[in-house]
Amino acid sequence: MNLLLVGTGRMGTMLRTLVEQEEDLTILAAFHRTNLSDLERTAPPADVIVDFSAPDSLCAVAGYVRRTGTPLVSGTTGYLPQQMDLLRQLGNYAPVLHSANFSIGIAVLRRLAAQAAEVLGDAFDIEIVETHHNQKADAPSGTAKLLLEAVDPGHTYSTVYGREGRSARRFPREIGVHALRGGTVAGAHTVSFFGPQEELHLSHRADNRSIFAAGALRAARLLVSREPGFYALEDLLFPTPHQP
Ligand SMILES: NC(=O)C1=CN([C@@H]2O[C@H](COP(=O)(O)OP(=O)(O)OC[C@H]3O[C@@H](n4cnc5c(N)ncnc54)[C@H](OP(=O)(O)O)[C@@H]3O)[C@@H](O)[C@H]2O)C=CC1
Ligand SMILES: O=C(O)C1=N[C@H](C(=O)O)C[C@H](O)C1
Repeated sequence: MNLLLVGTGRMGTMLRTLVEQEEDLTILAAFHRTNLSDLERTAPPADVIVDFSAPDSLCAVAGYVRRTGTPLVSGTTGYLPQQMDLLRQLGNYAPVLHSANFSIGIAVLRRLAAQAAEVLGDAFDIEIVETHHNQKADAPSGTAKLLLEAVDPGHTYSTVYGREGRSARRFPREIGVHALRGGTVAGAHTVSFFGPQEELHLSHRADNRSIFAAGALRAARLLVSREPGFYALEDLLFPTPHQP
């Protein structure tokens, strides 16, 4: 499989390391801030384009996908809602997968958190805490937003980002989302349910960002044979059985 990479930072470097260990994978070209316009204008079609960069590169990536129909695996986080809409629309041109987290553990955590919220949501207070390395650009993490969506799919709670001040008491039907930054943490997420005299904490911790890169390459292999459309990681990892 021939790949294009967008982003040559921590994740781009990790992807390159893993690709070099796979005989059937080749990186045709890699793009970052200074050569991004080449992607939009002249880069040839590839089997898949894998984007771990920054929201500002989306225009060039979208231009490339529209021009060539190349499948897109996107792991970039921090998109605005209108940028997420643009990504979804790209599904009209090619198979497009966006996930804020490519680890299998987080895919399972999302399901567990959703189940717990269904049972406990009315009686327990829900809080989400995420921890990342001190160079991370966006907060809260894309994964924290995925977990928020999992516990509140109907958007019936209000979200509180951090707490500060003299009138910061918790109200019912709030979900607190809190971001910690420090050191080299690859990514840690906890969804907590605080009830009367009991607590439930569902946690995931990534030891190394190689799990995200490996997950993205696994997803790329699954995506390339799909029809154009916008896919979630779960669509590829846990496809629903065909109904006769
Ligand atoms: N979905 C997942 O599982 C994961 C997602 N991520 C996400 O991936 C993204 C990248 O993370 P990481 O590698 O740690 O970040 P880095 O800061 O290490 O690298 C970012 C890369 O994006 C490039 N870039 C930044 N701004 C632009 C721009 N305006 N146009 C084009 N390229 C740009 C940088 O280029 P230059 O070098 O020229 O500055 C750099 O190559 C983040 O959004 C992060 O949240 C991270 C881990 C896992
Ligand atoms: O920037 C990172 O490092 C990570 N970003 C993703 C996110 O925002 O959720 C995924 C992972 O936790 C690492």
